[in-house]
Amino acid sequence: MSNKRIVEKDNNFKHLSHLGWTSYFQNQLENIDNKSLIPARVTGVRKKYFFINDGNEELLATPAGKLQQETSSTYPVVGDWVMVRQTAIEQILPRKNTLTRGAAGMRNQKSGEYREQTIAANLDSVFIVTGLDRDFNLRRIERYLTLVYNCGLAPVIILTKADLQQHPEHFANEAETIAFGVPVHLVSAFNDTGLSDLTPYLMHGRTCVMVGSSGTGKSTLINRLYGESVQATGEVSAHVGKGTHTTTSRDLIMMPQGGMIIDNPGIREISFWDIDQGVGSTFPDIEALAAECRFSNCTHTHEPGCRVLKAVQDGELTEARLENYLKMKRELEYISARKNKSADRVEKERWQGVSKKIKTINKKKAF
Ligand SMILES: Nc1nc2c(ncn2[C@@H]2O[C@H](COP(=O)(O)OP(=O)(O)OP(=O)(O)O)[C@@H](O)[C@H]2O)c(=O)[nH]1
Ligand SMILES: [Zn+2]
Repeated sequence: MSNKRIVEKDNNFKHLSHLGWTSYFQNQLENIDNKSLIPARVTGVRKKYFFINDGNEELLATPAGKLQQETSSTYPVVGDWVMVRQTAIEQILPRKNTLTRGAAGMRNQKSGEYREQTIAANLDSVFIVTGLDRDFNLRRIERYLTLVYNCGLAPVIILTKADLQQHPEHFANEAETIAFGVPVHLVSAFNDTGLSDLTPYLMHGRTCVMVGSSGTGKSTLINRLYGESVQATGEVSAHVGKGTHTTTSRDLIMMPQGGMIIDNPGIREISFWDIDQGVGSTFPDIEALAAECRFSNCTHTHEPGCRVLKAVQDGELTEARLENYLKMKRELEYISARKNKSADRVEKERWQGVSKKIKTINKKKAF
């Protein structure tokens, strides 16, 4: 047995465990033909290059030509595990999960399809960050929950800027009414309320990503959890006279707690892409009521014997929550139909291609 083989056999990359390397990724290595490539985690994405961490150091890397930039499924995102040769990224290891949303306004010119935007990959939790200033809105939190559940991920509701409210618990209680088991944490980066409650999500090898509107205090919270400034914040840049800073890039930050956190630019429009059990998981109360409706295909908008509408009448369920539920259900049905349509088109084009080939073959045969 050559030396090289012994090295490969013993190479289980344990030194990457603090970066989130698990047996899931280790097992993927069997399918990598080129045994000289080594795994590294993408810690930062810029226009033309990436930051990667190979367990020893952070390096600048460039993508190999074969990685296609057109879709997020073929191009690295922050949190990805990639196979590299020195500083060239050759391959993306299959992702355990991704946080993906519909890329609003990003129509694919050629086919008119809507596209997806993958925010980050290989995540353990998603912090839905809401500031207890003007940002607090239960309906928006429900939308984020649906997005996160649709991606098969674990949401955590974080209410920041608790210091701005005399009775911040009031907001936490309100959030609890729509949380259905999702943890709700009340924090302040200014007086350190609740910061230690977030430690469990940031332990050795764990990765979480922050989502929320711009200015909710995501970067400030990361800095407080980190213990010093690692992310530029609205306030910091105001001091240096450059106006309000908003986060524009996605970086995976190694935290002193042992895990990692991904900052994310503020999201203006929460559009969906993945369609899974998002609505059902976000609204278990409505789904349970719906099961008691007289008609199994009840739309819960006007039908006699609708248990959901009765709950609204009786004050068990707010109209605003029901409206949000119905709206998201409609949206997801629309997206699903649109996806099926474009899948049909792809299939049709494939068959057109095949029949063209057959015609050419037949022509050739005719000679
Ligand atoms: N009162 C109070 N203000 C806060 C707190 N956290 C952040 N802020 C302020 O909120 C503003 C926005 O904070 P950022 O951390 O830059 O917000 P962000 O969510 O990272 O914003 P984007 O990068 O645009 O997505 C700044 O002026 C912060 O000083 C807090 O706990 N309490
Ligand atoms: Zn009904």
